[in-house]
Amino acid sequence: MKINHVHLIYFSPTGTTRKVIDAIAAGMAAEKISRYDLTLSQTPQEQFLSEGIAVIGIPVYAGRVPVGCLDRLANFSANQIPTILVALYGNREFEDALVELQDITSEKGFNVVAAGAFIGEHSYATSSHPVAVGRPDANDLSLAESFGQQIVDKIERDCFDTPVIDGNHPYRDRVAFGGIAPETDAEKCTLCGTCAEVCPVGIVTVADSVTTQAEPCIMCCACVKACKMGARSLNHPMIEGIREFLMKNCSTPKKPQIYL
Ligand SMILES: Cc1cc2nc3c(=O)[nH]c(=O)nc-3n(C[C@H](O)[C@H](O)[C@H](O)COP(=O)(O)O)c2cc1C
Repeated sequence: MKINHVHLIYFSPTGTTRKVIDAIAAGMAAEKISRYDLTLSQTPQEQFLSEGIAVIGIPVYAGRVPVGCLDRLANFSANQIPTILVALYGNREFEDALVELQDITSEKGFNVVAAGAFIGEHSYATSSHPVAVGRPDANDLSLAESFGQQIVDKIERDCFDTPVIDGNHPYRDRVAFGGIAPETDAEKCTLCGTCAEVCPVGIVTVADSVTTQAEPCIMCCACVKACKMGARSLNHPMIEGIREFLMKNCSTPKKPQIYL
């Protein structure tokens, strides 16, 4: 089978998943690319993919697929097209995220032929707690690109078997989020509205000041990373505790894991 058309489907609040997906796509050198960025759209239209191959990517949240993108992914189904799964994690662990993504997508008619767990700057990284800052780096991206080439080789050999992917059933319990959200430093804020534009769940409003509804916040930190003035920050004691844990236990750079 020749690869002419690649569908890129991803949820990527801080952009690291997108970077890796793009590098894999570059390695595939397909003639046509269709892009479905699920990060902002609340309800993408139903899509049935009947030809080409799909690359589906998500960040890892507490060892699982983020709840915030489940509805968006559920709108996609396929006719057993070859599919590559990608999980981006912040140098702690990816745990059950890839097997969960495999279950979700297989049920919808995607035939998983390859998967990869890559490392991206942790959403909670700060200058004082630089967890996986700079990842995916040049090495990660070159590995992602060659992964793309290897996938092409596999599919062109008409080999469509599903590799064994690390992860457990039942999945680890979900961690309940809610009630914690980034704050705005009014002294630094210029009310430019970027935080509202990049929020995947649309909970930031900018008028005379910035308001954030804390309850539906998914703590993705898209607004924190996008704010050029450094006015947004997530400083809740629980998050500070996670930063300390990550610095102490997850500072040694991990390597991407490929399943082919
Ligand atoms: C709520 C939340 C939970 C996270 N849980 C994990 C985790 O379990 N393991 C890990 O290594 N990184 C974890 N991370 C970090 C993200 O997986 C990582 O920063 C990823 O690169 C973000 O992808 P994106 O840039 O596409 O948004 C978490 C981030 C958030 C916001």
